Amino acid sequence: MGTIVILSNNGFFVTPEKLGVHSGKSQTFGRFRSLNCAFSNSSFSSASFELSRFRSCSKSEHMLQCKSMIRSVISKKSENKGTQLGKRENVGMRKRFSLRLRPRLRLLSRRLKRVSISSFLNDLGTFFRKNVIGVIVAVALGLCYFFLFLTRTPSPKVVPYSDLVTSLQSGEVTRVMFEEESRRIYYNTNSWRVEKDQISEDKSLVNAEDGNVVDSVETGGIGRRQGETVLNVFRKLMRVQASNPKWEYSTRKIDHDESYLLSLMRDTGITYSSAPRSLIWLVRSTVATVLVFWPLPLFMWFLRRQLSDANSHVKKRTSSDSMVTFDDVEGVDTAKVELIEIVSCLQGAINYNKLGAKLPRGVLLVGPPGSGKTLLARAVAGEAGVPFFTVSASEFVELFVGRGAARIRDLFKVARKSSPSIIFIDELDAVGGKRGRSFNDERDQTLNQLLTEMDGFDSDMKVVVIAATNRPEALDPALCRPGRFSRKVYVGEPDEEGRRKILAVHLRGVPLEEDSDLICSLVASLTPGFVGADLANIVNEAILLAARRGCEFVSREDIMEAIERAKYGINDRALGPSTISKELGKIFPWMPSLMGRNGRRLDDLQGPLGYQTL
Ligand SMILES: Nc1ncnc2c1ncn2[C@@H]1O[C@H](COP(=O)(O)OP(=O)(O)OP(=O)(O)O)[C@@H](O)[C@H]1O
Repeated sequence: MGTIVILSNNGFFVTPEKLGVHSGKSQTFGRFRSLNCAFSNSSFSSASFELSRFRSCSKSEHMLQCKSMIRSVISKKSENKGTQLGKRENVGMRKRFSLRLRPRLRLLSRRLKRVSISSFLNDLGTFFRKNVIGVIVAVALGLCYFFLFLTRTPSPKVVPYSDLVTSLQSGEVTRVMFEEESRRIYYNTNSWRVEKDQISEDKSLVNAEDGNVVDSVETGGIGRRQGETVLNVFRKLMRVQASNPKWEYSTRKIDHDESYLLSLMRDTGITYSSAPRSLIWLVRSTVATVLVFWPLPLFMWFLRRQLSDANSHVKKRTSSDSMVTFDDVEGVDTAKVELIEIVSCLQGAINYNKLGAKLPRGVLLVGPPGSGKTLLARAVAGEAGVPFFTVSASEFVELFVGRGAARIRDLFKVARKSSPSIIFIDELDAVGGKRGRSFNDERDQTLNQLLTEMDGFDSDMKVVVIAATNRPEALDPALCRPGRFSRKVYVGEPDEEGRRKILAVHLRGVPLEEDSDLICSLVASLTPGFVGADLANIVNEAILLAARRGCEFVSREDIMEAIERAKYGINDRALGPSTISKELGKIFPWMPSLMGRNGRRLDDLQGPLGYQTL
């Protein structure tokens, strides 16, 4: 079976079978239009007619007839326009390009439409407002560079003083100028004039070729002539500046030799004069100095800020205004007992000295995140009634070597002065990690300083250091040896009773629809593995949900949804009720009997806990 090949407008070869398949309206239109392009003389309808004939040919397998038809069409076309084929190819190529380009252009225009000028200007304004100083500095620096670029002049050749004397003696010097307030002497020679003349000749030639009338270099004029564009004038300015040094040579004068020089010049009849330094030169040198030294004030400011921060942070944290007491911390009874003992020692309630005991210098609170380590430390501060210095260990991590150590020194100095006092270091692992594991000298120095300070307490100096960490295994062993953080207190996950007590603490002022004890017991039973921070979060979420509903009381549903959110995340609603009901089923085995298979209640009865949404 023969094949008819039709060149479509986008360069694909289409068989009649394909044509048969593509019978959709738009595709048919596309193919017909292609044909119309190929036979531009025939009209759209005639082209479609031709195409239908091709299709019928392929179906009836009268291939020879079809071939002859194509040949006749082509020969007819070639008769009509002999050179049309090449042109058509070009047109096809152009069309192909336009077809590829068109969607891209459309996309671009759509994007451009979305970018409105006003929003762009708004963004720009916001950016400028946010970075005012940066923008001002950038603009100022840019202007400085532009000024230097505009006023640049080629400097004369620097020669030894003896060259000037020799040139004067040989009569080569044409003009001399002494610069006032400096020792510089500028002079020109005969050869300079020749070069200058050549340059001016070259310039006039170049300008004649351009067709522009430009002042000669000789006159030094750079004004705009009639018919000249601003760009040309700018170019001219640049060219003149680049190639027209006013003086050929410069040298430094030797002290007490002026009289000899002057007599020499008078004898040879050379023109000499003196002039002050040009204003441009002064401005240029000032601007250049600014450009070279502008980072210095920035660096000084940065350094000053670092130093002032380092000295002020101890003062900032001296106030013990936190009103947390041991009653606010629940579920961590063992840790509480240990810390209460230390508070009692600090307050003098327990006379540990009588039996020859020493006050522990350091207490390390260890436990998972959110278990209440920081809260315990704050409770110590609230109960002890002594100055309490709290600091996060990451604040000792400094850019400059030695700054962290200095901060530790300052902290302990102030704490010692206000003895009895407590220092609390949160996230101790930030500086207390094992030494020698990295090339970070700064961190090692800070840790060394901490170790030294903890050794440096007198036995009767009542300063206790409490530190908290989630990663005790990462700490340097030297920190944990007796005499430093000798007392390690584990603040773990609370048990069910602990969770109930913690919830009671956080539900203290919350208006509940139901009995608080019942809610606490229910939530405590549903949240194994939760720490204090999780429970605090559940209570807060429940209050937010109630507020969202516009209610004045927190209902059981709010609390249950808050638990769902804490457990499964906010978006995972599909998991919600069934999962919770499964869990409730585990805890209260009689509960599923009151529910259908899919967790929905079969009757309108309330469950024993009155939780209806399950
Ligand atoms: N035992 C607890 N009793 C009452 N509230 C608690 C308890 N534990 C945690 N919370 C609540 O969780 C919040 C965060 O706890 P805290 O900052 O003390 O945890 P942390 O153990 O120091 O965590 P991290 O190790 O991440 O610093 C507290 O402000 C408090 O509201």
